[in-house]
Amino acid sequence: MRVAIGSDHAGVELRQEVVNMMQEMGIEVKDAGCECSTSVDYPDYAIPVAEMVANGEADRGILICGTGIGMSIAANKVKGIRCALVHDLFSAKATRLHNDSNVLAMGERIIGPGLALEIARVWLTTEYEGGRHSKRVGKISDYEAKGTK
Ligand SMILES: O=C(CO)[C@H](O)[C@H](O)[C@H](O)COP(=O)(O)O
Repeated sequence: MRVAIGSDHAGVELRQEVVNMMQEMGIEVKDAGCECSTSVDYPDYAIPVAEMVANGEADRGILICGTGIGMSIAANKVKGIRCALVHDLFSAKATRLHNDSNVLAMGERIIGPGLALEIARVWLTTEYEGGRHSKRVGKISDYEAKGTK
């Protein structure tokens, strides 16, 4: 699996821990930064990572900022992206099983690294269930395909 990852300045430390864990899991990591000790803007990292997933350069994406909210809002603007903001293990599993989420967002200012790493691990290793969920995910894709005015 190839996973693109990005963070703003508020997510740098957790990003590094997630990168280390993914490398230990044998995952190919595409790290989009930031390389920052100063303040940066989360859309500058969310959109490139989401685009890498949308265009097939990466199979999944992980985005980290202070809350994960800004990252998830920005990533979900990219066509084909289903970004889930997750801070608990139940949702980490459910969003893969039910939503086929292809980007995970987390907030370094919300949860500690122990839980965050476990969330990432569960999210990375849970397969989409399909079945009844395909119709629902399909309705989102259909709406997106129509374009917005
Ligand atoms: O976008 C966010 C909130 O939705 C992120 O948490 C950012 O990391 C946060 O806004 C950055 O805040 P800062 O005060 O500029 O460090």
